Amino acid sequence: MPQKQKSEPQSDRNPQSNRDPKQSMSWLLQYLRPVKWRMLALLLLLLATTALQLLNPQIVQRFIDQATGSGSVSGLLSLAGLYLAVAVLNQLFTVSVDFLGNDVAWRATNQIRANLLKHVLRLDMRFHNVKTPGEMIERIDGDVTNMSNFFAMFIAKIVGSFVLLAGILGYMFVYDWMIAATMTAFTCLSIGVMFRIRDLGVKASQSERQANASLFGLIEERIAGIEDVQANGGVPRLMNRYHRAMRSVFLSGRKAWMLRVMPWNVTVAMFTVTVTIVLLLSVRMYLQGHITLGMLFLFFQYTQMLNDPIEQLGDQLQEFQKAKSGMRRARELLSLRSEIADGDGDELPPGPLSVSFERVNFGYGEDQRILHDISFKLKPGERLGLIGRTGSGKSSISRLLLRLYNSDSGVIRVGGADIRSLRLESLYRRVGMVTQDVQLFDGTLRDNLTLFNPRLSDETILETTERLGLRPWIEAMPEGLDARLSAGGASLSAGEAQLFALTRVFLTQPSLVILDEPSSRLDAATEATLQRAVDQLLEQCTGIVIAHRLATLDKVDKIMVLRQGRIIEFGPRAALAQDPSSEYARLLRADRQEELA
Ligand SMILES: Nc1ncnc2c1ncn2[C@@H]1O[C@H](COP(=O)(O)OP(=O)(O)OP(=O)(O)O)[C@@H](O)[C@H]1O
Repeated sequence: MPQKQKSEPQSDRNPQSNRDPKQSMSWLLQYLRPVKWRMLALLLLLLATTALQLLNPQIVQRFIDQATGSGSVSGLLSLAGLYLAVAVLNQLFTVSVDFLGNDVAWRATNQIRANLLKHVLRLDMRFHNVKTPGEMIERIDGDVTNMSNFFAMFIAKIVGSFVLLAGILGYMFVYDWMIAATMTAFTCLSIGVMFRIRDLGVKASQSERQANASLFGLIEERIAGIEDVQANGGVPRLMNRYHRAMRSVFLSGRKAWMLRVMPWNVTVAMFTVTVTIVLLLSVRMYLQGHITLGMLFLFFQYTQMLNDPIEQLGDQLQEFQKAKSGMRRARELLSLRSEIADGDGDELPPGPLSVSFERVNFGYGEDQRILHDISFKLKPGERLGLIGRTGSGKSSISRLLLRLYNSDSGVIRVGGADIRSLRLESLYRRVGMVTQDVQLFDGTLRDNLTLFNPRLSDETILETTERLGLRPWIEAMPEGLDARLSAGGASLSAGEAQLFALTRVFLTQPSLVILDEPSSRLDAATEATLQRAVDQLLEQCTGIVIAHRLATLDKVDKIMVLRQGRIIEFGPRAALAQDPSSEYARLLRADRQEELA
């Protein structure tokens, strides 16, 4: 009975973990811990600026009282000097707070970005098949950027705001309990309102982030496929889809913004009422002679200053909402588990590796089976030619062999070991693949050939390219191996790209190599060069060559013919070629007729 290995849908994996506040806290703390001393310094600096903020109105109060009373000019000048010194110091502290805040934010969020990228790179192909690169960029960078302000300032500003509020209210209580009570009532009410409706915007912010991610996905997809889009006159239709995606960003963004600013609007209304009451009470006290003009100014100034920390709390709540939605999405991504679980086996025999498929079944989705009951064996060093019509499942076999997907049932062995028991790194170190699409990375020719492996010397690279006939091409470039290539592959012709990919695999000295349509894009001369290189490579290792053109398979030992995901023929090439009733012989005849025609 075949056993099912597919796990549950990705989005349902671990759904509870994101909602547990304790886990959220510990998740957050792991990123804050490395920057804790910097955060402490940030907090101390903020407390210092808060103290200076409280001090300045008192200097002005004394200045007014001395100016309206019998103060000396020298006394007034020293108060003005003190005011200036405090203002300059305050500015210096503010700049330092900004610097340190950004420093903390980058350090903490870069670690999250790195963790997300590492995690996403390990997720299986079923996940990547349904995600566009643009969406992934938005999730790895955009969502995390939303958290950066939170990391930079949240704790420090919240504490700073409360200290400033306590300072103002404490001072006021010493002078007049009625004014102090009015201010306290306003403060408590404002904070209460904000806390009650603080979560209002989280869901909407999350939808806004999702709409943004989809928009970026769409843009990336269009740019990546620009040739096809232009050649097929698809620009107007694509613009239409783009406008629809933009509309969704606009609508969700507007809703999220309105919900986020609502707490702030409520406090502004309450603040206006409070300022009016405090002014009325202070003016009455001044007229009755209980306080000086300077004190009236001080009360008014402190009331004005109440708004800053409350506004600050509101801003930080907004940042918190944005950060919370970013955090939820980041944790959601991190909680996804790859279907491809790493094994712990390292042991593979030296030299070329044997391959065996034992009753393997596979489908990309739950409902459609692509490969049916595939069983075959290759001895170490044997070469297999895999043929079959388009869509018969040839590439799917190679994807299973590389563990880009898990089979639904059956066992695949490489070098005698079940590939599920092997560490992925050990598997990839020994198995190489040349696909139809060659991916180039932004870097030098050397980086691209060695895949950024500094241990491969230039001599090894040049010796390998010599064998492949690529050396004249490299030498024709003014910078040789230092020539820069651009990502995507635009800087190489299709044929060059395939020779290039073969060199790349050559350099890894694989023990098993899969060549997926190696000569599909080459002219006759280049194909001959490539064929020689392929023969050389296959001398050192076991090989599976997927080909539409039978001429490519002249040197293979065995042939497998696939039809609709089933093996309809498997055996030694020479024997099958000589057996007129075999499918391979029939295909050879058809091939020859085509050539003659
Ligand atoms: N990522 C995927 N998701 C869903 N279905 C897929 C995916 N890749 C391939 N298929 C389907 O699996 C079947 C086999 O595809 P596969 O690429 O293995 O065929 P192939 O024989 O290599 O074809 P070709 O000769 O055109 O490269 C096809 O019907 C294809 O539509």
